[in-house]
Amino acid sequence: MEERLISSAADYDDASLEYSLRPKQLREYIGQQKVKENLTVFIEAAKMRGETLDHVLLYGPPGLGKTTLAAIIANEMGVQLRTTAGPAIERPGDLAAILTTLEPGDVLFIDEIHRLPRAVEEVLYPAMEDFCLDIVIGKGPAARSVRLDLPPFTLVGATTRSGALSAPLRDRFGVLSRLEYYTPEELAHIVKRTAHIFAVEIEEEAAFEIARRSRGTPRIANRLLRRVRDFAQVRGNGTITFILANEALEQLQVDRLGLDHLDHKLLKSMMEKFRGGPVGLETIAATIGEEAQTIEDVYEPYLLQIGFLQRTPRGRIVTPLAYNHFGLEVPR
Ligand SMILES: Nc1ncnc2c1ncn2[C@@H]1O[C@H](COP(=O)(O)OP(=O)(O)OP(=O)(O)O)[C@@H](O)[C@H]1O
Repeated sequence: MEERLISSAADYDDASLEYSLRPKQLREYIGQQKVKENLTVFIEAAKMRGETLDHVLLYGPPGLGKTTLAAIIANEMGVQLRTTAGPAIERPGDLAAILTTLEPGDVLFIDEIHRLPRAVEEVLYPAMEDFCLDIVIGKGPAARSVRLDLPPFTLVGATTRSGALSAPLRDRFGVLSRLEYYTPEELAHIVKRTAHIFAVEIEEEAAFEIARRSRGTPRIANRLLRRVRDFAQVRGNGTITFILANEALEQLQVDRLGLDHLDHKLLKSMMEKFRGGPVGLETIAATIGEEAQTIEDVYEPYLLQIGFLQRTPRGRIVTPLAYNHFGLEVPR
């Protein structure tokens, strides 16, 4: 059975486990140094003034810890976290229902905020700016607008595509933080921390091997660690050794750069069927039977980052680096 190593949404089966793995404080949060330094100052300043923190927009590829960071912000501010997602809020009334139940200072986390319907966004503007809601009651000539005061709150929005956010919404965030892919050293740190929580022994080199194959993403590092731990339990004596980690990762079809089955399928079909491109996103999606948006949000960012793909106005191109990785000759 082919296992998906990355997904655009969190693994809900593992929700409680994920929760226990999540760092609760900024100083426990590994990497993202700039983001952390800035947030530390903004949180400290807001607390000194006795104010709520300004609205924060977190953007970057999936699995880099945006949800974790939102929970840390609430925790550091000493307030409650309320969580929802763009696609879950269909009508202005849905958002009003959430906003009117907030306690003063609460953090409202909206994941995939770029997917909020426009009508909902418009309700959000005055809520973010003046902590109030303009609600229209009644219909036709009898309709009137009522203004409702809200408690001050902090909106933390997360998105994989900041470009898809409307300018008026983006402008209403006081703090914009871009999360970057993690270095292998940082990921090895995360792997060792998670192994410690699982109470499983792991060799330093094994942690690095998992880190190197996690495409810069903590969510993948933790998932690979869980699978490798299974191999260590069944085929070894429980300790995750370098040799065992390597064998398990081969078995899981994660190559030495962390590319999985779908990355291979994507790159190979571009090389074999389209001589490396340029190919349009929709064509690639149709060829490999995957949604264009998943390719764009989940797979492509890492392939662009490691220089295997390039975006051009005429479509995507596979680079010579990718040909080398597969031991193939670059077509003339
Ligand atoms: N900087 C970090 N330090 C330690 N662990 C981390 C860090 N970032 C993420 N993790 C861990 O990685 C896992 C995935 O993170 P998380 O689920 O928060 O990603 P996410 O926020 O859902 O991703 P997204 O960015 O798509 O919202 C969690 O178990 C979390 O504990």
